Amino acid sequence: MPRVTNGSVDGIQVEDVRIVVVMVGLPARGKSLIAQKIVRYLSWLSIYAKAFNVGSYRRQDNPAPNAEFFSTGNTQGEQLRKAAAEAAVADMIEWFENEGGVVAVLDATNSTKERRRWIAQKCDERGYEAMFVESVCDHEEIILGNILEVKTTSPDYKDMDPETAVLDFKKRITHYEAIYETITETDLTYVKLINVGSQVIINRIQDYLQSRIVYFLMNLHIKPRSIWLSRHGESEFNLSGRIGGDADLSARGRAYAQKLPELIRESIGDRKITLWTSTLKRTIQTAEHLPYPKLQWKGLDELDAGVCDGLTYKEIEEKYPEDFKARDDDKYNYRYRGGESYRDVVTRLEPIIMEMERNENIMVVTHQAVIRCIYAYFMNVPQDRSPWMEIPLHTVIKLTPKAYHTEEERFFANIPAVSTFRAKHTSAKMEGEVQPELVKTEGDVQVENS
Ligand SMILES: O=P(O)(O)OC[C@H]1O[C@@](CO)(OP(=O)(O)O)[C@@H](O)[C@@H]1O
Repeated sequence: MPRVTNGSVDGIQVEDVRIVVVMVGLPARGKSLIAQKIVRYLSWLSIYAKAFNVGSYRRQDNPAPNAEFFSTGNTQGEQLRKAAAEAAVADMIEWFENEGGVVAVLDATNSTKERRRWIAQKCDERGYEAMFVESVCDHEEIILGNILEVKTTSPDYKDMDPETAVLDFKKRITHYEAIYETITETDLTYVKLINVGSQVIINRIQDYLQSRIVYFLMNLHIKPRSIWLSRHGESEFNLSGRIGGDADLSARGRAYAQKLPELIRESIGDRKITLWTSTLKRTIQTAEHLPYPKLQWKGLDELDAGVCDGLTYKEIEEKYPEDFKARDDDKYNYRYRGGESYRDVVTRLEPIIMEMERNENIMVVTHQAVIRCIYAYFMNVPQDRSPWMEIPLHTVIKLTPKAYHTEEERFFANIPAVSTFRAKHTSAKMEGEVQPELVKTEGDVQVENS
């Protein structure tokens, strides 16, 4: 788990700040989804964040109550729900105090002023900043979509037949509607998200980290979409095992560029798509035959290898043995002399990730290290693993964000290419000059779920 706590994290000032993001909203308004997205985004930026879902505390004693448990007349139900909230808050405090937590997300309906006042007081007592995030949604279609999602994913309904589950859940919503109070407490810090992506109301945002969370929330939308990621085709530098540079594509790299439109045609269909490349020749040449509007981003350029740019791994190991080892020991944080680390790449990718959240269908043609960072964001890959992931050449990765996971498909062009992957602690010297072997790519589409 990424854990940079207090201090300055890549330009994000989190000194001594502890924030409790308190979700507010009726059931089926996407609160848990928003909570998870906040945690994933902050973790990717190395800000230690965790969601506390009150429902899972309640389930410890009441695994599958029916809708009546949530009715206002049910005092025992009310007490048990309050006890679950208290247990979640107690764990959250423990996490802040003993584990160095920075942002907690309290995921529950928190639907009354009284409950919110109680949470605000708890936070005040300990010097935590409470930031309420209310999800208001009146789009019947979206609510129904969420109800269906809950019915299939919530442990509350795991043994119930689907139709009964939907009816019960709708009844539960009615009970909450009877007591629900939208946020009007102007002394609180809050963000009101109305029909995710269409209107945002903010009140009393206090500091930089809070404003980053607000900015992230403002860019979210829940329209269905996919993201296609591809490395550039094999380059002349890839062939000779050299890193960095601005080389042209090899003959096989050009063949990949030729084949790319056909490889993704069916998967894209008639969707409107924008294509992003880096400013380096190998990505621009790879995108050449794709018939979509194109945008070049400097921020998508490959990790800058500084003084090692243009060298092979073997040459780096010979010239800079300590650096070579240091990079293997902590690849995420190692910064090339005069160049960048993976952590630096994540920082410069942040505005690009924001744009990805804001946009719909996008294809990105970029580089090995950059794809690892983007992939890590969508698939929640921890920092010790992300720089070591294999991202082969001549392969398109399609990511489709779903409510609680991201679906992944891979399309293989079936055009051989060198492998640029070097495993941890393998000496480039021992292997002789890096002689990337040919990787055989498969013709089939492989589908995986996260
Ligand atoms: O972090 P490592 O595993 O070295 O991977 C990054 C390297 O990948 C390479 C290829 O070896 O990227 P690219 O996709 O741009 O060709 C190098 O240019 C770059 O330094």
